[in-house]
Amino acid sequence: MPDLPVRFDAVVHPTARLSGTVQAQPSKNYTTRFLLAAALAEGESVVRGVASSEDAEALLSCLRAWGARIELSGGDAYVTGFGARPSPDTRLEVGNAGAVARFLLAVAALTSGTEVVTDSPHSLGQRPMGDLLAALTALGLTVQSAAGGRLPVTVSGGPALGGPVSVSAEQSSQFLSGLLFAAPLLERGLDITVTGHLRSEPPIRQTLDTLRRFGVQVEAATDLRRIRVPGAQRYQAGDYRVPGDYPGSAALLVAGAILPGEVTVAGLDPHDLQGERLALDVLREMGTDLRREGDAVTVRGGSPLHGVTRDGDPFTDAVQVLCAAAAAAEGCTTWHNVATLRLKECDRISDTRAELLRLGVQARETADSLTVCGGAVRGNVTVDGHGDHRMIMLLSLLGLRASGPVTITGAHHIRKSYPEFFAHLQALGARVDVLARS
Ligand SMILES: O=C(O)C1=C[C@@H](OP(=O)(O)O)[C@@H](O)[C@H](O)C1
Ligand SMILES: C=C(OP(=O)(O)O)C(=O)O
Repeated sequence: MPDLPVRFDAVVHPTARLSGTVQAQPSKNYTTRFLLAAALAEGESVVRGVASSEDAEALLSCLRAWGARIELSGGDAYVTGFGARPSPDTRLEVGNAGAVARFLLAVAALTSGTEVVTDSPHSLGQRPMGDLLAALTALGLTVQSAAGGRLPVTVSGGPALGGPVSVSAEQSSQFLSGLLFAAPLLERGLDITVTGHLRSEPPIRQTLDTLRRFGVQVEAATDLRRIRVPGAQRYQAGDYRVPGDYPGSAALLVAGAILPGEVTVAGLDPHDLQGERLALDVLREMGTDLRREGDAVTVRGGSPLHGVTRDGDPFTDAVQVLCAAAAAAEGCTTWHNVATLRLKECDRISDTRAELLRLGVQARETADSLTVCGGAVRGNVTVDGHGDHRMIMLLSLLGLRASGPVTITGAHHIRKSYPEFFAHLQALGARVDVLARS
């Protein structure tokens, strides 16, 4: 796909069939984790196959601002870390990246005078930070924030000594993950008690996996309610490879499931901890002909799909694209326990329902669930991408099956996690036009 305009709408045309093989893009969540851990190590690490997305670029810029030396070459990042001492009095511009914002706010406990700002006041600027700020305050840090504990936030008074601390994982697992990244480099470490309804468990396990791969000792209770990290440890510099991304790949596999043809996504580790690996089980349960050979997953489209009822929290970043499979299925699908979807780049329950209704797809919501029923998708419609990369993926998939072209506004926000998404869809046979916008 030729170079895309800075800002654009996308017009997705109805498509008869899709076929081909695409290499999974690098995992967003592991790119975030491995780059941060490498920066917290002293010495030089190589992080191979990092994502090249807006969130990754925001993190690289922040880590460099804190004193890491990072060279990118051939898709790999050569990182000389700042260890336990990020530079003081530093402004970190996190873009619209939620995990980056939360992780760096917590790591700011290692230094003093860190200001975290966003360029997306209507998206990341609306997302909660309060539970993390409460934990940082309890650790003796001075925290100043915008109204309601939102960005911009300044953290001063570090380095914190560490010790016992509680944090809620009710609104986001990222607060806990952030504290875990800081913990080993605090003199007394952290003895964390997790409060509230624990959500997004898989990313927490990805964080624990990352710490252990970087040689950090962690003792976590089976239910993750209590996690102890001894202090005065070091992250081990080394050679690390980012695995394939399941949330973005789920979009391509859903595309393959809802149209005739055969779509293969390669580079998906069958033992990966990413929760969105479960999207493959959900597609199978809906009736998809889905097979795996090693790290390649193949979907043969066209078989009739039926609705399912599932707890969507374990695969939170695939719920939206799975709504496109639900819209192609017989009967209705309900995702339960997905209240945190309201706290992401947009309100992924109400805004998703609104766009589905605009496309003639039946959808209902409760405080913590979303129901989508199968049926025809109305074309020749313009829908709102809500500045949300995963909403844009969903709307694109619905456009593939619509009765006419579907125009998605603000489609350039796809770059947050998956700049190649439209190119990958086209490589599989979809027709996508790009309308430059000022
Ligand atoms: O830890 C992470 O990398 C993430 C955790 C999840 O967020 P929540 O924990 O807020 O659900 C997920 O939605 C996000 O894309 C990335
Ligand atoms: C919510 C997401 O990311 P983040 O929380 O990092 O903004 C996402 O990737 O869907």
